[in-house]
Amino acid sequence: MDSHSTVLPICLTSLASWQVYKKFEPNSPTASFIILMVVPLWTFVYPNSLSILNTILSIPLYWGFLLIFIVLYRVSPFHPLSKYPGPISCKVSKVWLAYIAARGDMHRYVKTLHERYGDVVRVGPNELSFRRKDIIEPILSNKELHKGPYYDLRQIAGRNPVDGIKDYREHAARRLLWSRGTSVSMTKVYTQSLVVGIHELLDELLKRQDTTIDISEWLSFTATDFMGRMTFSTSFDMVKMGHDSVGIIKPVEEITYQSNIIAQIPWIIPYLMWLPQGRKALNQGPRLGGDMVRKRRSLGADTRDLYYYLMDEAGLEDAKPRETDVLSDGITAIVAGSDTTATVVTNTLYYLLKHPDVKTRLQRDIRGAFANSQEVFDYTKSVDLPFFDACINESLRLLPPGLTGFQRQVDPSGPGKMFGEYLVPPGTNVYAHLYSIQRDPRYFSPLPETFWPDRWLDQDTYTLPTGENISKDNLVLSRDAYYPFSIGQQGCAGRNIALLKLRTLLIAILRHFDIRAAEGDGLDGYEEAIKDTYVAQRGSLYVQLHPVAA
Ligand code: HEM
Repeated sequence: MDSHSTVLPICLTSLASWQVYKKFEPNSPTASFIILMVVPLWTFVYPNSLSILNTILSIPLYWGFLLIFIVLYRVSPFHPLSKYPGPISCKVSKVWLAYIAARGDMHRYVKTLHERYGDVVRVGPNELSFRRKDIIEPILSNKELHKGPYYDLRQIAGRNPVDGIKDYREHAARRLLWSRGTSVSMTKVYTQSLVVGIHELLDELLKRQDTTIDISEWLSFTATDFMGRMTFSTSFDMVKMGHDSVGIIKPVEEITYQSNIIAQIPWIIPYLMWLPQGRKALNQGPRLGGDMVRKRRSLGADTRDLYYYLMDEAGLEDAKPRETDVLSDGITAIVAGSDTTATVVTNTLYYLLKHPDVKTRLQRDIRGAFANSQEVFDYTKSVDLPFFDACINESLRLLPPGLTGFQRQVDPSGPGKMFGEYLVPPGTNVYAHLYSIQRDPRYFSPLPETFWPDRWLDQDTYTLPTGENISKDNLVLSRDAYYPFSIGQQGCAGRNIALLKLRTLLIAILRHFDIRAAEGDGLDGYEEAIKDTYVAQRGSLYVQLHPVAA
């Protein structure tokens, strides 16, 4: 091969292709095939006509040059995000974050990056993470910022769940249906099915008193049963049967884990769809959802559940919602509403077991408030329990289910956007890093990393867990840096329901049982074992429950 006559045209071809790639960032398999395979073949007709062998060899050379141009540009001072600090591995490719996602510790990794590089870090070639409370709202509550490419995975194969909709108007129309189905008045309706589920749980726990059980697992069963009842008026009977009777909990965990990796590099999605495993994973949700919708339809149009509102059975809208959209949203409700709540309740129990003084105080409060009541739960009463709410807030502060936060994208065709003093170029993906912000000593102090619920109480002096007293002036509590349900129009659609569920479950367990960690429970490793898979995935929490007189 004449090296001069071959290498130069290949290098120039790569340079031209890289320019096209940089400007248009084509993702489709056809465009990628043309750029990666067809373009280098032009050297066939190059005047010095290469031999077939040389042409074949020239293809990897072309790819090599292309890769070098891409990498050099991303780390060069010419890149629009060059002034933002970050590790070189993040600047070069999102494949690195996909690897971090596979490890399951994205929340801790990004927090460490913020500690090293400051309030803004370049976490991907085209992505910034912020650790500033004044930047939460501009990112999450801003109509100009749509959901970023992280959410592309939710809208494949005709699926269109509310949490994948990027267009603000379309999203607002869908959220209206959700708002009707999750309003405070509907919360009261759902309380009835929740109480049924709580009775079932208490019965089963009573049967297993003083034996070691994985409370984390029982909470998953209860939360999932409830979401089935609330969404489709169908119970999966997981609590009664003592196992995952429909086989959804593990598969959903696996899909969420895999999706969180894939969502870092969404260009890979079309290729995965060629694989039988990819298509199988994609069909699992609709299959289960389809079964539930069929069952639900047989109950008629008058049953008041979430489906009733998502389907607009009352006929309040001009056009009937598409059934595929309702199916997508129904699956979202089960997925978004089950494990999130079970995780918060399990985490809170974990913190109480780690802090027995807090547990004793909380149990005293709860048992006192319900001393004369035979009811499992009286929703209105819980508002009079400020220390209880403080414990929930503190648990959600330290371990919110959505640990990393929620990607948004600066309009690619706009002029860019100011976040605080930072000018962020068009097309950049941005995060307000929840796990870092909610543990930042500037916003929660003293003891930002410690479970200390008292910080949420309004009083003149505070006693720290160390026994030291501090005055109100020495306490920092930034409620505007606390956003476990996210904020704005795309924040949690099920917040009312979530609070109802987790309050009810905690009250029921703490009122009726003394809870203690089982021997060799692994309490110490619990927090470290939590995986960030967009939502937190927790492990087991082994406990023993001893019933107390009502
Ligand atoms: C403690 C429990 C929960 C927490 C901490 C929580 C938190 C969140 C957060 C942070 C988001 C925004 C995610 C994003 O922007 O990517 C969200 C969205 C959502 N949540 Fe929850 N959630 C909880 C329980 C629930 C429940 C019980 C339901 C169902 C009734 C639910 C339904 C939804 C839906 C449908 C969305 C998507 C909203 C949209 O995109 O418009 N969540 N949740």
